[in-house]
Amino acid sequence: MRIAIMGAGGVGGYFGGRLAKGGADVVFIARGATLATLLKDGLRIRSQLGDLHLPKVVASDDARKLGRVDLVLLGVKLWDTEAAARAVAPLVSGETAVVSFQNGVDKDDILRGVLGDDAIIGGVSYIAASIAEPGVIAHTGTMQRLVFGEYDGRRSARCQAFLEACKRANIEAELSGDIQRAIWEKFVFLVGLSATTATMRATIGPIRSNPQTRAFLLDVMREVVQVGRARGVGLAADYAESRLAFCDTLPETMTSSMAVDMERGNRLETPWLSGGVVRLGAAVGAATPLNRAIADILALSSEGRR
Ligand SMILES: NC(=O)C1=CN([C@@H]2O[C@H](COP(=O)(O)OP(=O)(O)OC[C@H]3O[C@@H](n4cnc5c(N)ncnc54)[C@H](OP(=O)(O)O)[C@@H]3O)[C@@H](O)[C@H]2O)C=CC1
Ligand SMILES: CC(C)(CO)C(=O)C(=O)O
Repeated sequence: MRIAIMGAGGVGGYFGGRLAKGGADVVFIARGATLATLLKDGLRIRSQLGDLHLPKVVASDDARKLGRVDLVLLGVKLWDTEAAARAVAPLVSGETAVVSFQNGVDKDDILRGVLGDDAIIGGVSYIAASIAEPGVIAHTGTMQRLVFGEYDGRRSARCQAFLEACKRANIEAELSGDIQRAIWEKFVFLVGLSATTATMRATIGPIRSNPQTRAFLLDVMREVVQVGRARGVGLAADYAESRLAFCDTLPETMTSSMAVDMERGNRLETPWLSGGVVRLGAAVGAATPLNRAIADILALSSEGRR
């Protein structure tokens, strides 16, 4: 399977590297220092599951130079989604699939607007990974899971081919018959974890142990569930409670990619996470005061310090 990775950062670099090691023909669309390093030194992953160095990788900042691919995997931050979609458009024709493993629930609407309905497969990723330096990905912990599927629930040939490529790469992967719900399920947990870790400057351990911050985490997630249900997503009424129980199983030191970005002075995805909950809630008349407070508190940091 020939796979193009758009964005060789935490998500794209990690899964792209593993897929290549597993035998897929992987090419990277990268830019700046990342592109220069990929071309000179290749891609490195540091991980408890085993370090990886791919000394030679195919990479370019111009998708037109990469030829035909079966699947495009998108791993850019949410503010780059539309530009990334335009940049990969030359790769997309016929049966080519495009799957975004970004967070958020409206990324695929943006992709559809540029690339059309047929190309888009829904996707969601569970991993903690970040750019240690350009071309070097640091994977924290051992979680590395992908869930994906056609929006109409079909077990299409292209989804099955990608599932096989993931299996050969030892990536935990699942083909979902209800990908929209799977994306919202991750969103509930992610919004809660990002909101609390970024505003409280703490990891999940202390947040879940303190009764006051624990209740806050639960109420933030409850708002997301209410918005999703009001929009017709099949989330159980007590889904936030089950995500809180899931939070109890996480390592004490677990944090969110948004909290890592906050620490590094990077731009934040808040406008699409808690900010997205407020926007989507307003459209269906669901009250989201906690997520509004989170988005307001983080507004001054949202553009980053640099
Ligand atoms: N990191 C994680 O653990 C997880 C992240 N996610 C989600 O995945 C998405 C990606 O996050 P993450 O991997 O952390 O992001 P990173 O910032 O680590 O990586 C994104 C990469 O994409 C590159 N990029 C952006 N636009 C282009 C472009 N037009 N051409 C070439 N390269 C481009 C960036 O380059 P540059 O540096 O030059 O901007 C950067 O190298 C986010 O939505 C995030 O919420 C989901 C699960 C876990
Ligand atoms: C919570 C986590 C690490 C799970 O994948 C994540 O998606 C993020 O922080 O962006």
